[in-house]
Amino acid sequence: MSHETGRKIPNRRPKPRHPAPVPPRKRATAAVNALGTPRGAAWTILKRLDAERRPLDAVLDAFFETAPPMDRRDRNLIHALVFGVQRHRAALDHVIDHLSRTPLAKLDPDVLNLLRIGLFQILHMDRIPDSAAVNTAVDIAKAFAPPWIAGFVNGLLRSAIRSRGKIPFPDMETDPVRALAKRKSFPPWLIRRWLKRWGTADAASLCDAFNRIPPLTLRVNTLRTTREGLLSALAPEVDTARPTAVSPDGVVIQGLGTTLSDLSAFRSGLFQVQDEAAQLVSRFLGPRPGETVLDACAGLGGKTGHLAGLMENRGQILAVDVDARKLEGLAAECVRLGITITTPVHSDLDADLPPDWRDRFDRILVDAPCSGLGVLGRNPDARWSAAKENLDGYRKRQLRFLSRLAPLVKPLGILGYTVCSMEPEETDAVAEAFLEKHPLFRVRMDAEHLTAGMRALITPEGCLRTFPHRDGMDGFFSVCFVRKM
Ligand SMILES: C[S@@+](CC[C@H](N)C(=O)[O-])C[C@H]1O[C@@H](n2cnc3c(N)ncnc32)[C@H](O)[C@@H]1O
Repeated sequence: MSHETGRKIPNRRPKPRHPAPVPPRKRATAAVNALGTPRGAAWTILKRLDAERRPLDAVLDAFFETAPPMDRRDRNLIHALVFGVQRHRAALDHVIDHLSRTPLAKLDPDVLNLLRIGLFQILHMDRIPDSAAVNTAVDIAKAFAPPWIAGFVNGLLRSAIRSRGKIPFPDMETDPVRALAKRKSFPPWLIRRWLKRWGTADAASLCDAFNRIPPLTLRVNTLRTTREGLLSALAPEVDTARPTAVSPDGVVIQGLGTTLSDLSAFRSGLFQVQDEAAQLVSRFLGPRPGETVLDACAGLGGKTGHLAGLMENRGQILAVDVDARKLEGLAAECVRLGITITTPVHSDLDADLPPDWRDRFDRILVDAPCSGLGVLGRNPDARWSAAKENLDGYRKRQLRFLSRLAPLVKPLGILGYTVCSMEPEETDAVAEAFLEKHPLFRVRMDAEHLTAGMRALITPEGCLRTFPHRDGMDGFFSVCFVRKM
């Protein structure tokens, strides 16, 4: 039994084929210290992720809040390990299952996570020597489990090194769902629906796009500088900074030598972090200076900041969210960015909204809560927590929010709907149902306010759709409804 979980641990011990060459006393100390290393931290975080069922980002934030100070390289390694394991989990499990005499389902979860971390380094991290991946996993095993478990971990990881690239995966021709689910590490239900919608080649390339580490993308704060100004300000502090391909406001950076919030460009409020697809949403809505705008699901204010920039900080933005802590973050962002036209409003869109909001807004943005299935590259853990059964619940709430907000739009005003999802339940189905229920609205088709690059992403039906594998950005859907009179 595992000390931690009481779950069964493998009942057979593969013999370690290559005894560790480190003297016993040194290794005993290493075992005690192992949990305080970046790999030990990664193992603790994965354990918490399983137990707490919260998004990985939230688990990481909570971990680092209470962890002792650590240098950037250690933090980066922890991030690489936990995100990498989530991104490649099914493929790692397939290899572990193949090599272990104990079936995967019967492995203790703590041992399984440790094997995943070790195997991920062996298969995906070129710069880490195999021996370091194995020895550190063995040390962690010694710190929480009986010695024979350390032997099991050692034996399995060493056979993974020997059989690298030789373990068979399900065949693409005969069983494409299982093959893609295991090779690319996605749940079969997602693969099944993507195969049906897009075919094998497109579904496979979507999986590959989601499995690439997404770039760090910033959006210039045009209230403080231009994109060129931001590029110059970043030049001394990052290896490369280049403009985004489609968004006129974006900058992609690589080789950040410090944490983002330590950049002087950050402290001076020259940018917000935002993926390119999310940047297109506010441009698509197209607010103008002097207008009255409702950002109905404002969150931490990623889109609020952009709307204020497009409005040249003139007019009024009410930023609503049900989460008071997010609104505190939004208010702090507005101060950092020099935005003065935003009022945070703590409110529940499912409760009564102020009567004087009726017919009041030139534009409303509904950046609705959704499955997040278009941002699996950034949140690789979400593929494992998402469930097909939840899509209908999202659809109903999205439609409900739109219906409640529709009466607040001025005649000829615009109601913008967006989700970071490409799934039909949350995109076309919501738009169609809204139009059917609200004949006073039609889809806005004009695109004069958009750049040529953005227009290329607008469908003949007037929707903005982005796809990670085709457009190199998150998967978003957006549509703007115009109130007729
Ligand atoms: C997709 S996120 C918004 C992201 C944000 N617009 C941005 O760009 O950073 C959806 C937001 O809807 C909020 N939300 C969920 N249910 C709500 C409700 N009943 N009323 C108001 N806001 C709600 C969530 O707290 C969350 O911040």
